[in-house]
Amino acid sequence: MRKITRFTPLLPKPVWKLCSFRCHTGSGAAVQQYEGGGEIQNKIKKKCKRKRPSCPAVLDHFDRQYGEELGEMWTSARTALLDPLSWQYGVMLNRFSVLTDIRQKLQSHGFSALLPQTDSSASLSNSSSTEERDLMLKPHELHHDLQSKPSVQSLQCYIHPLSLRFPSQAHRPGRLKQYYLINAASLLPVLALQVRDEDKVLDLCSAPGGKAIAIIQSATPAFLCCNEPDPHRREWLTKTLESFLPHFLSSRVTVSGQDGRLIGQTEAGFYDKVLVDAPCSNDRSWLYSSSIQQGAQRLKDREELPLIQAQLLRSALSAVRPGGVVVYSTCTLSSYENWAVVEKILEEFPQAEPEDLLEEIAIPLSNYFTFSPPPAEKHTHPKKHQLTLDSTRRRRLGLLVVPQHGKMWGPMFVSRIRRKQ
Ligand SMILES: C[S@@+](CC[C@H](N)C(=O)[O-])C[C@H]1O[C@@H](n2cnc3c(N)ncnc32)[C@H](O)[C@@H]1O
Repeated sequence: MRKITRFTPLLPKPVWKLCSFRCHTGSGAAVQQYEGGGEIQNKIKKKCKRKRPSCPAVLDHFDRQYGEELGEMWTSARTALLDPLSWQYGVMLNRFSVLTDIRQKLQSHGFSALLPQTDSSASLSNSSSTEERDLMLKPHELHHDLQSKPSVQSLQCYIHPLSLRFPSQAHRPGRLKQYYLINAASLLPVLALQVRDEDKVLDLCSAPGGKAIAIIQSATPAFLCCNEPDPHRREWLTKTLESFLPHFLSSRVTVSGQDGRLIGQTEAGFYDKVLVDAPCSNDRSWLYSSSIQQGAQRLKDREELPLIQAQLLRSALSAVRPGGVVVYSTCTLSSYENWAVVEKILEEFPQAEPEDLLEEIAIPLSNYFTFSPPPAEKHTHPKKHQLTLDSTRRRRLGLLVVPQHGKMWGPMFVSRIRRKQ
């Protein structure tokens, strides 16, 4: 088993302090009970009226930047992001728990599966008896089940057309949680990663762990390293993993606390797949910065982010083996943190090649997500990062999910880069 590395601060200013995060995954908005049909909507509306107002400085900054980059699409994205009902959560099921009752409740309240369901993923839960419903499956039974179906693609997420929210599940000692609440767009980087059984996987920026949970739902890697340098967030990550993973997987999943920018040197060429879900300007939460001072500080810190993101992506490309894959993702609309970062790194790595996700992800999922066309030509970043590529090539560099009325998921940028053999 791989050694878990302890975190040691290696840089004068820890980069995770540069930005505060309120990730798409898990926490945040008011929790609503799913019983009670129309009453739920009323409760949600009442809660939403009490939500705090947006931060004018951040909104003004976004208006200027995104107005230029996204044009008309920003007008509708802005409306969506400012609508408290746009805080939607998908329900990602935990294949290691008994799911029959949850599936039935979700379906009876109008939730439906986001991803095509395989017979085998349904059978893991449908085979259970009534008595079993509240019990956790025993680890050896699960192990047997997974071993007999090595290629199960069991990542399952239920979504609702309205802003209906399932309650988050409290910790139950001795039992695994049945589901994780997640912005459905957060699943796209994991789908793009195409994790297969027995892959060696690195989740470079892992806390609070939503995508790590999604990875382990998709396949059974030989090894998944979840890396997070911030001690508090790492603790949160560890708890999340404990709540969702059965014991028999504990030898395959480790938590480490390294500065992700250095892993490319210390573990060069070790991994088959690396996810870089980079620290970024989290547009959704930044819009609701708690004070003008906080908003202003975030906008100042924002200028440093493309540099850190490029360092992380560079490190990931060194950590992946020839033929392996790196997925880079953010939850911001900013082209400087998205296309520009990927473009810059590709210039440095002639052995890396971007892969077009249009047919694999954008077209099949276009009923649920709005993907933006690439931004217009030549914007100059305050720190002189320039975007120079034409729009066709830029589309090849990544997909951007833009929240829109009726398709509120995102923002999320996803890019897949393969290291040539
Ligand atoms: C967008 S969040 C990751 C969300 C997570 N992937 C999920 O799905 O739950 C980015 C994370 O990167 C971490 N981070 C910041 N600087 C880092 C660095 N130098 N190396 C690795 N991770 C870093 C932050 O502390 C933060 O937890």
